[in-house]
Amino acid sequence: FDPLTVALLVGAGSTLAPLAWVTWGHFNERCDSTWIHFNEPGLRSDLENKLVGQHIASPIIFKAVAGFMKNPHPRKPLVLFLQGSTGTGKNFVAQMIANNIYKKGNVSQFFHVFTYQLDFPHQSQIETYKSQLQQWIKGNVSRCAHSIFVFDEVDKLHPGLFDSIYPYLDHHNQLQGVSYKNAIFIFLSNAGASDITKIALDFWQSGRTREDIKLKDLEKVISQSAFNDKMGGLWHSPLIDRNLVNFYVPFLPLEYKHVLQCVFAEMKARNLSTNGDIAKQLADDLVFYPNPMRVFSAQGCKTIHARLDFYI
Ligand SMILES: Nc1ncnc2c1ncn2[C@@H]1O[C@H](COP(=O)(O)OP(=O)(O)OP(=O)(O)O)[C@@H](O)[C@H]1O
Repeated sequence: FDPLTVALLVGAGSTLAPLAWVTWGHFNERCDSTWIHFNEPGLRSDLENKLVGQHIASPIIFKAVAGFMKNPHPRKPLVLFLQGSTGTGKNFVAQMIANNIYKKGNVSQFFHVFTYQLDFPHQSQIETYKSQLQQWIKGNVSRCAHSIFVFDEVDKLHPGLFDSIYPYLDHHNQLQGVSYKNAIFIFLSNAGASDITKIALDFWQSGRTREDIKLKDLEKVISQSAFNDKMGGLWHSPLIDRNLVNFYVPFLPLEYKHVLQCVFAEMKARNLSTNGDIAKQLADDLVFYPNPMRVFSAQGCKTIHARLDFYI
């Protein structure tokens, strides 16, 4: 190279070096405190300000996750079982947890979400799925102890799918050289939704406020419904039988006022001015049940993101 070319290359190199370093760091997320750091106030604030209508779930999730993350020597992985009807915030909360643990939030390579449609679609392949799941979890926890695994719609999964991973959820110091104690497992389920709704409706019909519903009013139905759901992935499951779940978290069905709050939140997220008429119109067009009272939104807040486009 002639001296001018060398000078240009050196100059370009020193200008681009910091950028290259940032980019390298971005794509090479590591399992260390630069990338994994629990943001306790952040989780509290997200649960209090972004999650609507879940006065029971919100404090349980906060205490469970904060207690676990602040404990330097947990005795077992944290296992959360979130139950409730569609669109009430179960996935939303799982993402909030990831957003307040990983610098890269819910796109972190240490945050794993499994859905039955994508990951376990064929009942006939159950034995293959079982061993793949076991290997996947073992491999990922070996790479990063602070991994999070979310299983969506476990009520639709094959009973027996989780047989291969139960030991990971228990109190073991190590299994084949791997410790699972710092991992978080989150199971999401619609099983039990009708029981939760029934209790919420009883409160509504007897004139008590929603906030009067306490965890103890729901505790019995939520653990039993998954266990007794013959079609579901946790039917007579050791997960429940052997008390591997740390916290059962009920999600209440959402009412009209919560749907409005979700619409406003969506408007804000899109930098739109919050328009009450549009929010009301959108909410009015949703399906509410049971007839004729129309108390709870059949889709919760799930379809609002997509529907808002038609109203603005
Ligand atoms: N309680 C809530 N508070 C605020 N927003 C909510 C709430 N529930 C749902 N949403 C909104 O609706 C979207 C879809 O909800 P989410 O995926 O969490 O529902 P889900 O309970 O996991 O449903 P499903 O059982 O069908 O998987 C969320 O991303 C969020 O924008």
